[in-house]
Amino acid sequence: KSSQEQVSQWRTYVDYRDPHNGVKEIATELDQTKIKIECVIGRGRWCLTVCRGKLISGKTSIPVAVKRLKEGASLIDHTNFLREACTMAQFDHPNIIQLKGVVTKSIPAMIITEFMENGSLDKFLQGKVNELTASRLLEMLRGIASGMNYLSSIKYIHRDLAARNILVSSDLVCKVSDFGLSRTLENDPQATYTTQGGKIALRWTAPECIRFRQFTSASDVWSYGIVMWEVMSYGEKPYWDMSNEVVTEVLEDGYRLPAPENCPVSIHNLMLKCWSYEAKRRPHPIEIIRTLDQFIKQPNLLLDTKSHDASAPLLNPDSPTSLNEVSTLDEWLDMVKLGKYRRSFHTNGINDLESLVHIS
Ligand SMILES: CCOCCCNC(=O)c1c(N)n(-c2ccccc2Cl)c2nc3ccccc3nc12
Repeated sequence: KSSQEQVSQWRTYVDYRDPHNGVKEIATELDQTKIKIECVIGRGRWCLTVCRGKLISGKTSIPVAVKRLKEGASLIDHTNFLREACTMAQFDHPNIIQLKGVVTKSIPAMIITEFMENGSLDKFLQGKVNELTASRLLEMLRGIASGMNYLSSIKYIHRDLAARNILVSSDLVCKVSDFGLSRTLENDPQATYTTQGGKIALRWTAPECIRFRQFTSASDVWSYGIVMWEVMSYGEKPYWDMSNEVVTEVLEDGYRLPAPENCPVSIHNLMLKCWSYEAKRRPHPIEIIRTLDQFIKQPNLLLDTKSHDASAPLLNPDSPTSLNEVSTLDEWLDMVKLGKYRRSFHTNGINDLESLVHIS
């Protein structure tokens, strides 16, 4: 189909929402002459560009971000574009990126949102290592938790909560972004294909989603725990350079990310709760908000910061933490993450802690 035919087909799809048909308009149709594009700030797929611009309303203008779908985009691209706009138009929360309106009656089609001066959270933090106070980091986490709680309250499952999908405003308010499921799963550079053919960002995804594609608000809470770790480690990559296969394996063995440097134990404990293997044992977003509010109001609760032990790559909260708490060789092997060498210890006659002590 020519792009003209595609657009007319697509606009048929759009016009059903025309206010003259008596149907409530989902998103505000903006006059494209009121949108001044200033510069390109990002690119999606070949037909998608994101620009910084100004939305003129009367004598004033506000800075906006404009996602543009160029001529020649496929019907699928148009549909996904419209789906993202329709999804965002239904949200109204200070920690969810705000849609200002859409342009659908002229080409290029546009999604216009508020402009988030400090960009994506992961990159923002990477540029501020050790420059933000603990209470500032907690305020940011509290905002994200509030946004997540709002999405959970309207039964919206995000499926790709990650610091790269959080945007930061000029006054450091964090807003959940990147709606439009297929855009999230298709174009997220961190997303890879699972063995069943699905596409997910494995390091941020709960085990039940990887195994059974069971996405719920509780699996969003798992991802939120990873976002907590990203924030407290100033944008470090979760599980560093471990391969996806090893990440899956160690998670199944009960291992979890350790506390980032200078991260209070109580904050790391909250992360560990979000990473409960069983979805029903993870905290509800409202509990996360309450816990963070306590730490923000009473910073003395956070004084239990432990020194960061860089040598312990991952920890297993359910396993013993020191030699005097292990009674068998197998427990010791699990504690020091050498479980996979169990066989070679046995073939070399090391079958118990006694024989282990003699070689150390
Ligand atoms: C370092 C300063 O950076 C400021 C960047 C401000 N960006 C925004 O406000 C954006 C913003 N509001 N969006 C956005 C989010 C959801 C829906 C539509 C849009 Cl345009 C963006 N989508 C993007 C997609 C790819 C690359 C960059 C992008 N930047 C923004």
